[in-house]
Amino acid sequence: MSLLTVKENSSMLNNSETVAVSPSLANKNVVFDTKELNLWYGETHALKDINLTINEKEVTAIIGPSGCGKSTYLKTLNRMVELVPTVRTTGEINYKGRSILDKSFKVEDLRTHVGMVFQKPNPFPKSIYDNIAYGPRIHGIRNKKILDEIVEKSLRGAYIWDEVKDRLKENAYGLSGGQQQRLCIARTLAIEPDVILMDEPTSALDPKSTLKIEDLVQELKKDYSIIIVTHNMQQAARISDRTAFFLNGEVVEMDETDTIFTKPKDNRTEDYISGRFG
Ligand SMILES: Nc1ncnc2c1ncn2[C@@H]1O[C@H](COP(=O)(O)OP(=O)(O)OP(=O)(O)O)[C@@H](O)[C@H]1O
Repeated sequence: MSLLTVKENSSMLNNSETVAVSPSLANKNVVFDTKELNLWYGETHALKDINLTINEKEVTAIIGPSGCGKSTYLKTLNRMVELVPTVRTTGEINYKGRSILDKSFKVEDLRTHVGMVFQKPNPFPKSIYDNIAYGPRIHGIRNKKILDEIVEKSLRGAYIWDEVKDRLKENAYGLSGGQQQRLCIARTLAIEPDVILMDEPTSALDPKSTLKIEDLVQELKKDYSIIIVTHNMQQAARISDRTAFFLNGEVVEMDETDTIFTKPKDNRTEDYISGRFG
Protein backbone atom coordinates (compact mmCIF):
# COMPACT_ATOMS: atom_id res chain seq x y z
CA MET A 1 0.00 0.00 0.00
CA SER A 2 1.22 3.50 -0.78
CA LEU A 3 2.20 5.43 2.30
CA LEU A 4 -0.19 8.13 1.26
CA THR A 5 -3.15 5.81 1.01
CA VAL A 6 -5.14 5.96 4.18
CA LYS A 7 -6.20 2.49 5.15
CA GLU A 8 -9.92 2.25 4.52
CA ASN A 9 -10.67 0.15 7.52
CA SER A 10 -8.37 1.77 10.01
CA SER A 11 -9.96 2.54 13.32
CA MET A 12 -10.12 6.30 13.80
CA LEU A 13 -10.39 7.88 17.20
CA ASN A 14 -12.55 10.99 17.24
CA ASN A 15 -10.52 14.19 17.53
CA SER A 16 -8.47 12.88 20.40
CA GLU A 17 -6.62 15.59 22.30
CA THR A 18 -3.93 13.10 23.30
CA VAL A 19 -0.76 13.07 21.25
CA ALA A 20 0.06 9.41 20.88
CA VAL A 21 3.57 8.04 20.60
CA SER A 22 4.20 4.42 19.68
CA PRO A 23 5.70 2.25 22.40
CA SER A 24 8.47 1.25 19.97
CA LEU A 25 9.77 4.82 20.12
CA ALA A 26 10.03 4.89 23.86
CA ASN A 27 13.65 3.73 24.06
CA LYS A 28 15.16 6.28 21.71
CA ASN A 29 17.38 9.07 23.03
CA VAL A 30 15.50 12.34 23.08
CA VAL A 31 17.29 15.38 21.70
CA PHE A 32 14.53 17.98 22.13
CA ASP A 33 11.72 17.72 24.63
CA THR A 34 9.05 20.41 24.33
CA LYS A 35 6.54 20.78 27.14
CA GLU A 36 3.42 22.95 27.20
CA LEU A 37 5.01 25.44 24.81
CA ASN A 38 2.90 28.49 23.96
CA LEU A 39 4.02 31.32 21.73
CA TRP A 40 2.40 34.64 20.86
CA TYR A 41 3.34 37.19 18.20
CA GLY A 42 1.70 40.19 19.89
CA GLU A 43 -1.94 39.10 20.11
CA THR A 44 -1.57 36.14 17.71
CA HIS A 45 -1.44 32.86 19.60
CA ALA A 46 0.77 30.95 17.13
CA LEU A 47 1.74 27.87 19.20
CA LYS A 48 -0.66 26.30 21.69
CA ASP A 49 0.36 23.83 24.38
CA ILE A 50 2.92 22.03 22.23
CA ASN A 51 4.18 18.76 23.70
CA LEU A 52 6.66 17.04 21.42
CA THR A 53 9.73 14.90 21.71
CA ILE A 54 12.33 14.79 18.95
CA ASN A 55 14.48 11.68 18.85
CA GLU A 56 18.17 11.55 18.18
CA LYS A 57 19.42 10.43 14.74
CA GLU A 58 16.00 10.32 13.19
CA VAL A 59 14.27 12.46 10.62
CA THR A 60 11.22 14.17 12.10
CA ALA A 61 8.84 15.78 9.61
CA ILE A 62 6.50 18.61 10.54
CA ILE A 63 3.50 18.89 8.26
CA GLY A 64 0.33 20.97 8.27
CA PRO A 65 -1.47 23.69 6.33
CA SER A 66 -0.10 27.17 5.76
CA GLY A 67 -0.01 29.33 8.90
CA CYS A 68 -0.37 26.42 11.36
CA GLY A 69 2.91 27.25 13.14
CA LYS A 70 5.41 24.83 11.58
CA SER A 71 8.16 27.39 10.90
CA THR A 72 7.51 29.13 14.20
CA TYR A 73 8.04 25.86 16.07
CA LEU A 74 11.24 25.15 14.13
CA LYS A 75 12.54 28.64 14.91
CA THR A 76 11.91 28.21 18.63
CA LEU A 77 14.40 25.31 18.60
CA ASN A 78 17.35 27.59 17.76
CA ARG A 79 15.71 30.64 19.32
CA MET A 80 15.62 32.47 16.01
CA VAL A 81 12.07 33.41 16.83
CA GLU A 82 13.44 35.82 19.44
CA LEU A 83 14.41 38.13 16.60
CA VAL A 84 10.74 39.16 16.40
CA PRO A 85 10.33 41.82 19.11
CA THR A 86 6.65 41.03 19.86
CA VAL A 87 7.29 37.35 20.62
CA ARG A 88 6.35 35.95 24.03
CA THR A 89 6.70 32.31 25.04
CA THR A 90 5.71 30.15 27.99
CA GLY A 91 6.54 26.52 28.66
CA GLU A 92 9.72 24.52 28.24
CA ILE A 93 12.05 23.35 25.52
CA ASN A 94 14.84 21.08 26.71
CA TYR A 95 17.82 20.26 24.53
CA LYS A 96 19.41 17.10 25.92
CA GLY A 97 17.89 17.88 29.28
CA ARG A 98 18.90 21.55 29.38
CA SER A 99 16.35 24.35 29.12
CA ILE A 100 17.06 26.44 26.03
CA LEU A 101 14.59 29.16 26.96
CA ASP A 102 16.66 29.83 30.06
CA LYS A 103 18.72 32.94 29.29
CA SER A 104 21.78 31.32 30.85
CA PHE A 105 21.87 29.09 27.74
CA LYS A 106 23.77 31.39 25.39
CA VAL A 107 22.16 31.56 21.98
CA GLU A 108 25.55 31.33 20.21
CA ASP A 109 26.22 28.15 22.16
CA LEU A 110 22.81 26.73 21.23
CA ARG A 111 23.44 27.43 17.55
CA THR A 112 26.68 25.47 17.54
CA HIS A 113 24.53 22.45 18.44
CA VAL A 114 21.54 23.31 16.28
CA GLY A 115 22.14 24.34 12.66
CA MET A 116 19.51 25.55 10.22
CA VAL A 117 18.90 25.34 6.49
CA PHE A 118 16.33 27.67 4.96
CA GLN A 119 13.75 27.45 2.21
CA LYS A 120 15.72 29.58 -0.20
CA PRO A 121 19.42 28.77 -0.52
CA ASN A 122 21.24 31.69 1.11
CA PRO A 123 24.98 31.38 0.48
CA PHE A 124 27.13 34.33 1.47
CA PRO A 125 28.47 36.47 -1.42
CA LYS A 126 31.86 34.82 -0.96
CA SER A 127 33.83 31.97 -2.46
CA ILE A 128 32.65 28.39 -2.04
CA TYR A 129 35.60 27.81 0.30
CA ASP A 130 34.91 30.88 2.41
CA ASN A 131 31.23 29.98 2.77
CA ILE A 132 32.23 26.77 4.53
CA ALA A 133 35.20 28.17 6.44
CA TYR A 134 33.13 31.08 7.77
CA GLY A 135 31.67 29.30 10.83
CA PRO A 136 34.88 27.55 11.88
CA ARG A 137 36.81 30.85 11.51
CA ILE A 138 34.28 32.56 13.80
CA HIS A 139 35.01 29.81 16.29
CA GLY A 140 38.68 30.73 16.16
CA ILE A 141 40.07 28.17 13.71
CA ARG A 142 42.77 29.88 11.63
CA ASN A 143 45.05 27.00 10.68
CA LYS A 144 44.88 26.63 6.90
CA LYS A 145 45.39 22.86 6.94
CA ILE A 146 42.60 22.34 9.47
CA LEU A 147 40.27 24.67 7.55
CA ASP A 148 41.06 22.81 4.31
CA GLU A 149 40.11 19.56 6.01
CA ILE A 150 36.86 20.97 7.41
CA VAL A 151 35.93 22.42 4.01
CA GLU A 152 36.54 19.12 2.21
CA LYS A 153 34.81 17.01 4.86
CA SER A 154 31.75 19.31 4.95
CA LEU A 155 31.43 19.46 1.16
CA ARG A 156 31.80 15.69 0.92
CA GLY A 157 29.22 15.28 3.68
CA ALA A 158 26.76 17.37 1.68
CA TYR A 159 27.40 15.39 -1.54
CA ILE A 160 28.82 18.35 -3.43
CA TRP A 161 32.59 17.93 -3.20
CA ASP A 162 33.05 16.35 -6.62
CA GLU A 163 31.09 19.16 -8.28
CA VAL A 164 33.04 22.00 -6.67
CA LYS A 165 36.49 20.70 -5.73
CA ASP A 166 38.12 22.41 -8.72
CA ARG A 167 36.40 25.75 -8.19
CA LEU A 168 36.61 26.37 -4.47
CA LYS A 169 37.78 29.95 -5.00
CA GLU A 170 34.82 30.82 -7.23
CA ASN A 171 31.86 32.79 -5.92
CA ALA A 172 29.07 30.60 -4.52
CA TYR A 173 26.51 32.60 -6.48
CA GLY A 174 27.78 30.85 -9.62
CA LEU A 175 26.34 27.52 -8.42
CA SER A 176 22.89 26.25 -9.42
CA GLY A 177 20.04 26.51 -6.90
CA GLY A 178 20.33 22.85 -5.93
CA GLN A 179 24.11 23.14 -5.56
CA GLN A 180 23.69 26.29 -3.46
CA GLN A 181 21.33 24.44 -1.12
CA ARG A 182 23.82 21.58 -0.70
CA LEU A 183 26.51 24.21 -0.09
CA CYS A 184 24.31 25.68 2.66
CA ILE A 185 23.95 22.21 4.16
CA ALA A 186 27.75 21.84 4.00
CA ARG A 187 28.08 25.21 5.73
CA THR A 188 25.85 23.90 8.51
CA LEU A 189 27.88 20.67 8.78
CA ALA A 190 31.09 22.70 9.18
CA ILE A 191 30.02 23.81 12.67
CA GLU A 192 29.47 20.15 13.61
CA PRO A 193 25.95 20.48 15.00
CA ASP A 194 23.91 17.66 16.57
CA VAL A 195 20.64 18.82 15.08
CA ILE A 196 19.85 20.21 11.65
CA LEU A 197 16.63 22.18 11.24
CA MET A 198 15.37 22.34 7.67
CA ASP A 199 12.58 24.73 6.73
CA GLU A 200 11.12 23.54 3.41
CA PRO A 201 14.65 23.01 2.04
CA THR A 202 13.54 21.76 -1.36
CA SER A 203 10.57 23.98 -2.13
CA ALA A 204 12.67 26.23 -4.38
CA LEU A 205 14.36 23.31 -6.18
CA ASP A 206 13.66 21.21 -9.26
CA PRO A 207 12.73 17.51 -8.85
CA LYS A 208 16.27 16.26 -9.52
CA SER A 209 17.85 18.57 -6.95
CA THR A 210 15.03 17.69 -4.54
CA LEU A 211 15.87 13.99 -4.79
CA LYS A 212 19.54 14.74 -4.17
CA ILE A 213 18.67 16.59 -0.97
CA GLU A 214 16.32 13.78 0.08
CA ASP A 215 19.10 11.20 -0.43
CA LEU A 216 21.43 13.45 1.51
CA VAL A 217 18.98 13.71 4.42
CA GLN A 218 18.83 9.91 4.59
CA GLU A 219 22.61 9.78 4.76
CA LEU A 220 22.90 12.61 7.29
CA LYS A 221 20.52 11.03 9.78
CA LYS A 222 23.19 8.44 10.59
CA ASP A 223 25.07 11.24 12.35
CA TYR A 224 22.54 14.02 12.94
CA SER A 225 19.01 14.54 14.22
CA ILE A 226 17.01 16.23 11.48
CA ILE A 227 13.76 18.14 11.76
CA ILE A 228 12.23 19.09 8.45
CA VAL A 229 9.23 21.29 7.75
CA THR A 230 7.62 20.32 4.47
CA HIS A 231 4.46 21.00 2.51
CA ASN A 232 5.25 18.00 0.40
CA MET A 233 3.57 14.99 1.98
CA GLN A 234 5.21 12.52 -0.37
CA GLN A 235 8.50 13.90 0.82
CA ALA A 236 7.54 13.51 4.48
CA ALA A 237 6.44 9.95 3.75
CA ARG A 238 9.64 9.17 1.84
CA ILE A 239 12.25 10.50 4.17
CA SER A 240 11.00 10.83 7.74
CA ASP A 241 10.87 8.36 10.61
CA ARG A 242 8.28 10.28 12.58
CA THR A 243 5.80 12.93 11.57
CA ALA A 244 4.01 15.61 13.58
CA PHE A 245 0.82 17.07 12.15
CA PHE A 246 0.22 20.71 13.16
CA LEU A 247 -3.10 22.51 12.81
CA ASN A 248 -3.99 26.01 14.03
CA GLY A 249 -0.93 26.17 16.26
CA GLU A 250 -1.55 22.77 17.88
CA VAL A 251 0.00 19.35 17.43
CA VAL A 252 -2.91 17.18 16.45
CA GLU A 253 -0.88 14.00 16.31
CA MET A 254 2.68 12.73 16.23
CA ASP A 255 3.66 9.18 15.43
CA GLU A 256 5.77 6.98 13.23
CA THR A 257 5.46 8.29 9.69
CA ASP A 258 4.05 5.03 8.42
CA THR A 259 1.30 5.19 11.03
CA ILE A 260 0.48 8.85 10.32
CA PHE A 261 0.08 8.12 6.60
CA THR A 262 -1.71 4.78 6.84
CA LYS A 263 -3.72 4.77 10.06
CA PRO A 264 -3.77 8.18 11.71
CA LYS A 265 -5.67 8.33 14.98
CA ASP A 266 -7.31 11.69 14.40
CA ASN A 267 -9.86 12.45 11.69
CA ARG A 268 -8.24 15.83 11.04
CA THR A 269 -4.93 14.14 10.17
CA GLU A 270 -6.71 11.81 7.80
CA ASP A 271 -8.55 14.72 6.17
CA TYR A 272 -5.29 16.64 5.69
CA ILE A 273 -3.18 13.83 4.30
CA SER A 274 -5.95 12.74 1.97
CA GLY A 275 -6.09 16.30 0.60
CA ARG A 276 -9.51 17.31 1.94
CA PHE A 277 -8.07 20.62 3.15
CA GLY A 278 -4.84 22.60 3.28
N1 LIG B 1 6.95 37.66 12.44
C1 LIG B 1 5.66 37.43 12.67
N2 LIG B 1 4.88 38.41 13.21
C2 LIG B 1 3.56 38.20 13.44
N3 LIG B 1 2.92 37.04 13.18
C3 LIG B 1 3.64 36.05 12.64
C4 LIG B 1 5.04 36.19 12.36
N4 LIG B 1 5.48 35.03 11.82
C5 LIG B 1 4.42 34.20 11.78
N5 LIG B 1 3.31 34.81 12.27
C6 LIG B 1 1.97 34.22 12.39
O1 LIG B 1 2.08 33.03 13.16
C7 LIG B 1 1.27 32.00 12.60
C8 LIG B 1 2.13 30.80 12.26
O2 LIG B 1 3.00 31.15 11.20
P1 LIG B 1 4.14 30.16 10.65
O3 LIG B 1 4.95 30.92 9.67
O4 LIG B 1 4.82 29.53 11.79
O5 LIG B 1 3.25 29.06 9.94
P2 LIG B 1 3.67 27.91 8.91
O6 LIG B 1 2.86 26.72 9.27
O7 LIG B 1 5.13 27.76 8.90
O8 LIG B 1 3.16 28.52 7.54
P3 LIG B 1 3.69 28.29 6.02
O9 LIG B 1 3.48 26.84 5.74
O10 LIG B 1 2.79 29.16 5.20
O11 LIG B 1 5.13 28.70 5.98
C9 LIG B 1 0.54 32.61 11.42
O12 LIG B 1 -0.71 33.08 11.87
C10 LIG B 1 1.44 33.77 11.03
O13 LIG B 1 0.69 34.81 10.43
